[in-house]
Amino acid sequence: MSNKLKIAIVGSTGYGGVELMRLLQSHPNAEITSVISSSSAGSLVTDGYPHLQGIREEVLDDVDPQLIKQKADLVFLATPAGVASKLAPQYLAAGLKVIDLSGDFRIKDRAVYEQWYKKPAAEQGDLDQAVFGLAEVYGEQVVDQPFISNPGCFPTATLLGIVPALHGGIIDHSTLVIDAKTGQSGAGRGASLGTHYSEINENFKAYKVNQHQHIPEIEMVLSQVAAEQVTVSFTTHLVPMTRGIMATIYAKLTSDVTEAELVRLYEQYYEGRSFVRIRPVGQLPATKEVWGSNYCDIGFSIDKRTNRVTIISVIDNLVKGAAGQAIQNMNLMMGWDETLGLQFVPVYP
Ligand SMILES: NC(=O)C1=CN([C@@H]2O[C@H](COP(=O)(O)OP(=O)(O)OC[C@H]3O[C@@H](n4cnc5c(N)ncnc54)[C@H](OP(=O)(O)O)[C@@H]3O)[C@@H](O)[C@H]2O)C=CC1
Ligand SMILES: CC(=O)N[C@@H](CCC(=O)OP(=O)(O)O)C(=O)O
Repeated sequence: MSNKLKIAIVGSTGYGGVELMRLLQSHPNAEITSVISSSSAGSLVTDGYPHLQGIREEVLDDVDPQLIKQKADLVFLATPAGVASKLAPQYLAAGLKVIDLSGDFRIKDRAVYEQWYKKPAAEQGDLDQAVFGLAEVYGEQVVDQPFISNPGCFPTATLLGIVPALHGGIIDHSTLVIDAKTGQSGAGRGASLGTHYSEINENFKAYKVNQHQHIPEIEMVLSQVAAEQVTVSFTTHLVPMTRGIMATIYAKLTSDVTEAELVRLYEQYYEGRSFVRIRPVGQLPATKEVWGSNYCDIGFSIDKRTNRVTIISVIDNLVKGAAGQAIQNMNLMMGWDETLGLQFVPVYP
């Protein structure tokens, strides 16, 4: 019998779930033992994803915690907001480790969650147990924990782009403006009026302006780093591409730094962290340069005329923004090297 960590995936018929299946296929210490669907239990994984023929031939299981506990040690929840708040406590009570990819356990203040997500929040006791898994910022806090709340895709790109500058005291946080762009897979597999082909193709649009549910998550972390309340302007745009997020971040500088000094500051902050790559002076990252990988690439330009810095941060929303970061958190939970099973070269071109 294999002594690999046994993994169950709830929401396996969605994009986050199928990306977990792709990435975990080559993990040296973990194996998928249960793929779960609330609506299609009993049917084949390949009914929904024929590209997995010969790779994942199993039948989809039901969400039942006792059934999952018989088959697995750790469960990934890749379900829409409002589902994990109910399922995660049941899985934890059954003795499973849990990593939730949704927003249900990120915001610790129940009233704030309900204001932005327009859904009932998880119980406070469960929220208090869940560790926010942005490993590059919260480091050791993530290690050995049984319950991780995986950061959102936009917050991952945005926070990794801002935190070192804020921590280093070189930007005025009251001037922060974040202009974010995402590919369409961020909306999940279910088609909707706003995301189907003829609405998106040859189009570029802003959405959820000043109302995006990731605003409180970004402000929560930035306020912790700054040790005072931080508020940001944050606008999301839908781009006609499948994967990728670019966060373009603007802020006033508070000191006379050069781009070379910024590069050094960020390299020092992320020292020992494999998945954040700081671009050399004069080079800015593009989404294709991280496509299919767990990297977050960051570059800078300083405008001496306005005394503003422009920071560009890119990720693949389904990898570093979801499944890849979740596996990184699993590695840390288990005391393994965070890069295990995640050393993919980006797909290019
Ligand atoms: N797509 C992305 O880039 C990112 C997504 N996320 C978050 O990850 C989560 C999953 O996203 P994504 O995979 O894109 O979404 P999808 O809509 O593609 O998939 C979600 C899956 O959840 C399952 N589901 C729905 N309702 C329930 C329920 N009541 N109980 C159990 N399972 C349910 C569905 O499968 P079934 O009906 O078979 O059970 C569905 O396939 C979301 O919370 C999302 O916000 C986070 C970062 C990035
Ligand atoms: C294109 C698109 O619609 N993207 C989604 C991504 C958010 C997401 O994945 O949700 P959580 O991280 O909150 O779970 C959005 O902007 O709402």
